[in-house]
Amino acid sequence: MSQFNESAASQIEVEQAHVAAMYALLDEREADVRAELTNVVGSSADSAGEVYARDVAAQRLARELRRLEDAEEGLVFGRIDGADGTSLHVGRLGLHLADRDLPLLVDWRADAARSFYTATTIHPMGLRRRRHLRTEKRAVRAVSDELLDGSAPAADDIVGDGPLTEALEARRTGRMRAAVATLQAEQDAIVRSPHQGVTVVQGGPGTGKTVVALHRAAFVLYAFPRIAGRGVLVLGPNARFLDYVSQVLPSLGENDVVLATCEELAETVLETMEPCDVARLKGTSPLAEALAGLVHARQAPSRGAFAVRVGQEWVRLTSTEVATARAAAVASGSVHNRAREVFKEHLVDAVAATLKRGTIEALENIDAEIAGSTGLDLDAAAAADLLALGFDGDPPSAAAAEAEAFDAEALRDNLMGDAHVDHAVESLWPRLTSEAVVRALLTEADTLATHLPSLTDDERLRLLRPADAPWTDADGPLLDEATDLVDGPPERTFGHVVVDEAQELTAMQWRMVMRRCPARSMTLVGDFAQAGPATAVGDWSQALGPHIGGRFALHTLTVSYRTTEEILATTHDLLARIAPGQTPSRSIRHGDRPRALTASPHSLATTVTGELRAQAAAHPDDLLALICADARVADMASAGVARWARLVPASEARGLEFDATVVVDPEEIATARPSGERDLYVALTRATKRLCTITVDVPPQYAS
Ligand SMILES: Nc1ncnc2c1ncn2[C@@H]1O[C@H](COP(=O)(O)OP(=O)(O)OP(=O)(O)O)[C@@H](O)[C@H]1O
Repeated sequence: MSQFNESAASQIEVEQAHVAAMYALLDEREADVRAELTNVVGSSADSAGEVYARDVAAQRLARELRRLEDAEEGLVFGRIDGADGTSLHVGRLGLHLADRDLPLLVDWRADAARSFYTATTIHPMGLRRRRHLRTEKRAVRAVSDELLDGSAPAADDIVGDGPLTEALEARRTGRMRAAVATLQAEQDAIVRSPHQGVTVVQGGPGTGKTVVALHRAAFVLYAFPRIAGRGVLVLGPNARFLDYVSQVLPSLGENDVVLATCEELAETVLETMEPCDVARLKGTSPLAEALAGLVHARQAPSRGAFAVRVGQEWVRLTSTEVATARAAAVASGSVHNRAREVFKEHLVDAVAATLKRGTIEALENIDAEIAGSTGLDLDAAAAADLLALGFDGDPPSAAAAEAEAFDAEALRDNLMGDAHVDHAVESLWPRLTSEAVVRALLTEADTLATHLPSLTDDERLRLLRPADAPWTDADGPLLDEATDLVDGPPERTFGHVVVDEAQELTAMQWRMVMRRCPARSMTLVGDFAQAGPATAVGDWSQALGPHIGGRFALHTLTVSYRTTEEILATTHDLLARIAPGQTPSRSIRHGDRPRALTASPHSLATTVTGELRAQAAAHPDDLLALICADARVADMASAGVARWARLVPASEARGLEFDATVVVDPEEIATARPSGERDLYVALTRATKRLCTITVDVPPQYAS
């Protein structure tokens, strides 16, 4: 055994002893929590309050148990040794021994762990050595040291291949892994930022935006308990992407994060996908104004009077009385359906007042009629009777007494519950559902013209749909907007929202997201060079300005950890076209030069399968993907590519990563939809090792 290997083996042994002690403590904690949970669940609870308290305690313990269990894999991954001889182990969570001041293991998010991520040889931050530990199950397999203070390596310093290189060389599995052991300084600065408002992270493909976003979510949960208490939402572009990132937060011990797509936030089932041009239109902010205008137009706009049958009688209110009720409802500032109640209450008050006036008048008329026909003054007669009985003073008039007996409260309650009254109110201020509002806007050409005057005739025509058409993905934000207008904001909101591939969000989707994050604490990551067809803006100020003005902190990541320098180089011209002025990222990876094959339409299937078969044979453990235009997916599937590769439509490739990719017919991807060249840029930058493009060479006589 060489000197180096001997030292490494002895350091592995040293670390194994530490790590074993930490797992023993983890086991102990788990056993304690499990026992406590069993106790709590088995305890008796007599009152509803006690049952509630017991359930809350049980949930808290179950969560804690899950957090401890999830830390099992890679519990300890680092160690920092100070120049003063102190040392600290860094891991997925903190572990403390009752009788020791220093923790046995410090949580990676704690301040004490910061130097593990940020110390450099130029700024060693008091550290002499940073050590990475690679573990498998509970066994330490390797250690690797960096010396930061310029001191010479001693026998127990194992200075070898960097752990980042090792992490990046690891085979892809189709699921993203946490990068907690190797977060780089520029990433760590964003993850750990004390800024609690909106943080925006941009950067080219593979610069670690998703890594930063997810670790940031974990940091927020750890460091900002007030925000964490209100929940964290992570939004991704599609289910495939969410599946890809689904393991990262649980592996960081965070299980209470909600992962969703924008479509899932809408509470209606969205059955189909909208064509790109219509989706883009439906995503623009004039649609929000149109929906607000349409709802407003349903709020007693006419100056008409109001008539309702109460019992045998018709009661009529003047247009002034209706206008007063309307003004009170609008002034309440409530959303449509709640303001309708205010409107109705005011109308009912007016109806009750009219009825009361009518009753008094009727009684006075009766008194007058009796006096006219009999010469009897009923009031005077009543007064004489009362005097004879020993009462003095003026008796109330019969009509006034009747009016006093008039139970205004009961009448008002009756009228509020009266079907005729509600029906009459409905004609002036109808109860609305979000579906009815959106349908009303999109199914009538006249309504579209009234409420979307800024659109061209052709654009309005494209929005028009039959009343029974199924809801599309682009209708989701419209329905959400309408719900906000008629019933108010969503009940479920979050303390912090992370949006990945945030360049994809339309103005209407941003409104939907903002509604769910009243405190405006967010981490938004994306790259406008990778924007899809619905995106109508080109930078963050345009996207966020309408919602938060300029109040966001912008960071740019510059190093690609995925795409090799050789692959990135082939995309430079394309990048200059789709994002003029954007500096290409530099990569820390190097690999083979991308291969470019050509096939005729007839030989394409054979060329593709031949290439995939060859790659699978040469690199049997690698994760291989074939990316093609969406319209070609069915063809590729029937050519049997799934035997060797994941088949990914170009429209769904954003955010994903593979060891190797075969991109079929780049020209077709570039022209398939309005964002085609950006889709192609995404497709070409998914591989960590090898890229092969297969161009379909149409013979000149068939070329258009
Ligand atoms: N500090 C790190 N340590 C280990 N791996 C890292 C680190 N940073 C990034 N990576 C890896 O680099 C790859 C790309 O990262 P990520 O997907 O976060 O990039 P991205 O900027 O979101 O890419 P895209 O724009 O294509 O969506 C992933 O495999 C990720 O695990």
